Amino acid sequence: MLTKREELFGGTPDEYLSHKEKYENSTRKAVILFSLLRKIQEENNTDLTNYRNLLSGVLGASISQDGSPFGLHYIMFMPVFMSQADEEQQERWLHRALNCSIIGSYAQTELGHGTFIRGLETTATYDPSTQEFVLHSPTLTSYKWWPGGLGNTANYCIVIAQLYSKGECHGIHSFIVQVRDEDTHMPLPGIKVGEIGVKMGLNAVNNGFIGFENVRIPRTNMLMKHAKILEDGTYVKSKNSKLIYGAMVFVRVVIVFDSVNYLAKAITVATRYSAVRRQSQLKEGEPERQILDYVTQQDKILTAIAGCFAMKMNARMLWDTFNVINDQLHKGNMERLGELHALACCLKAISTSDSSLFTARCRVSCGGHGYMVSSTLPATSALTTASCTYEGDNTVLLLQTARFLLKTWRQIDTGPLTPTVEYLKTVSAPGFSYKWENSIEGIIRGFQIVSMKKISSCLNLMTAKVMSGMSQADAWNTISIQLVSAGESHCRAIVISTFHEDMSKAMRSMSASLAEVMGQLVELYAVYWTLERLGDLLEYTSISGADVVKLRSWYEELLRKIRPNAVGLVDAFDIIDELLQSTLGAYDGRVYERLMEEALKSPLNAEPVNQSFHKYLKPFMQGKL
Ligand SMILES: CCCCC/C=C\C/C=C\C/C=C\CC/C=C/C(=O)SCCNC(=O)CCNC(=O)[C@H](O)C(C)(C)COP(=O)(O)OP(=O)(O)OC[C@H]1O[C@@H](n2cnc3c(N)ncnc32)[C@H](O)[C@@H]1OP(=O)(O)O
Ligand SMILES: Cc1cc2nc3c(=O)[nH]c(=O)nc-3n(C[C@H](O)[C@H](O)[C@H](O)COP(=O)(O)OP(=O)(O)OC[C@H]3O[C@@H](n4cnc5c(N)ncnc54)[C@H](O)[C@@H]3O)c2cc1C
Repeated sequence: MLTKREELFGGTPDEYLSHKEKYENSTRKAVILFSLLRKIQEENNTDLTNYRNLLSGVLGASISQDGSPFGLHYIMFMPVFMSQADEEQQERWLHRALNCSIIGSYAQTELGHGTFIRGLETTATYDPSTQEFVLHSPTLTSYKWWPGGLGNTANYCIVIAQLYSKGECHGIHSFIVQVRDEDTHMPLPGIKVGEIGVKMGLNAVNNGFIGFENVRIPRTNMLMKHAKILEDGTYVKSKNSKLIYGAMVFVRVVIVFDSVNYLAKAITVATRYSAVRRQSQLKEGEPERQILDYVTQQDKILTAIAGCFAMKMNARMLWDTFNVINDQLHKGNMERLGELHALACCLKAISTSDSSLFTARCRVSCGGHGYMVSSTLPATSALTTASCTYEGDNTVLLLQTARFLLKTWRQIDTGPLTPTVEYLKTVSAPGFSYKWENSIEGIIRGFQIVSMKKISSCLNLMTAKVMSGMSQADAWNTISIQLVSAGESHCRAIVISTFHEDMSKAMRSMSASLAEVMGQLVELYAVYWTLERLGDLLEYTSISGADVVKLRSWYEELLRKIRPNAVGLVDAFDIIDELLQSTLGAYDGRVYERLMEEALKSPLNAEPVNQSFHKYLKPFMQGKL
């Protein structure tokens, strides 16, 4: 009798399973895992705070690097329900979703549209004679494409469609739609549903497509917490049309936490391997050195560790900010919705792009063995690059942040600013003077000035172009590279200052030795990004060549200081081997034995001579083909 652990982590490695077997195996594992999680869920209420903890358990424990077919049920189907269904609808559906007696997905993206959601083509036309909506996919490009779990797993999904009533289009709204029979799992009439095929990664998420041929759903299947359709077809507007986007904000907040989890796995593997791997001699006749002793290796890995700690603290700040503003939204105060959206956009973009960048660095820092699937680094790299796209393409999200920043800058003199942008007032105040200094505070100030000056410059450029006769839209597009850069600079200023402030608070309750190491990580992160963004700092601050020379020495000194604690820092993530799933990163450091153990699991090693020798090779080598 297999133990739960053996059931979850034993068997043929996923990499040797077919696409279909991989899905079936991940569904088998998901059922075991989510039965356990369901017990946790039954003990907790379903408010967002508990829910996020449950969700991070789901994500953290999504035992396959390829994700899980239940992921979207937790990541979007339920959060959207909690934020957009009215009380009657929550009463009717939410407990069934929470105990997984129904499995849902979230169908927004279509073959033809992912970013521009106002351009979605799926229609939901209200028929007052039957008090139903008619869901329809008018074109191939209107087919929903990507929804996780929709291929073969989900029997319900939330569909985002253009709402028509009394001949008028009211824009996109959310609808809950049953897609498969709850007993037979057969697709319901008028529904064409399937799986989209093999992807770069996340191949257990079971992303699917769905098309509707005049499918009728009751009026009460429109999620009506915000906007409504009355029985006679009268449309009742939402207090704020952007509240329908609320779930995307929540998921972007979750993704920031998630990007930290993925990066933590990658740097745990790369750091431990770099301590085990010995290669080359520093001095003739000496034993080969641990590759972690090479400063170039420290440059790749220690900065990633610092980045992981930095983003973890920023994820917490974002979550706290989300909760504060979400409470205000529930009370009808929309004042900070735009700020929350802008903050979630830039932090999701920067956390995922940093995670993708540093994970790719971890992969190459492990040489050939880092290219083995059994190292888990290729799959983690595929995961992090996906996160730069899902829940909003990073470029598009940084443009959203830039849009908010320009709007803020236009109003800079009309009153107080909201917390995440009040630095703009400080560094632009008359009489404010600043001389670059090589200190954390000096670096933070420098990034804030860069951000402010980029935003100001973008607005001046836009104004000049419009004054010269260019349309607002063309002017926006023409300078969009600079707008993205302004969004990134704003975010980097927030990340460094949050890391410094929150870590400084945390250090007060640490031992002196631990506080010293944490302080070194904050400095490493700040100095690293200063050196990475020298161009901006040279353009907008008084940093000098002499300052840069000292910064480089400071950086190298920090790498030297942090090196002895590198393994201890990643051990602190405490990722068990079963979740790490890495021949290079296992806690016992038996890298070579594990690489060989995994290799021998290859089906190609089951017999000494593969059948292709007799069928193809031998006749070929004998000139018979
Ligand atoms: C268990 C194992 C799990 C396995 C998986 C493993 C790990 C996964 C972990 C997490 C995964 C998470 C998700 C995976 C699944 C993925 C799901 C999806 O991808 S769902 C689809 C997501 N799609 C998007 O994000 C689309 C992006 N596009 C948009 O958001 C909008 O179209 C865009 C770009 C904002 C433009 O919209 P538009 O209406 O044209 O906006 P404007 O630019 O015109 O601005 C209008 C005003 O609206 C405000 N706005 C826009 N968006 C929002 C928002 N979200 N919230 C609040 N306000 C918003 C904007 O600020 C403008 O306001 P002003 O006019 O400036 O005041
Ligand atoms: C692994 C994965 C899981 C997913 N799961 C789901 C899911 O469960 N449900 C769901 O609904 N969707 C899901 N998606 C879809 C995802 O939300 C979209 O892929 C994403 O929103 C980007 O849209 P797109 O793919 O159409 O890219 P596009 O928007 O076509 O972007 C392509 C390029 O065009 C650029 N671009 C687009 N618009 C602009 C603009 N206005 N200004 C400047 N540049 C622009 C982008 O920057 C990008 O470089 C998933 C995607 C992935 C990869």
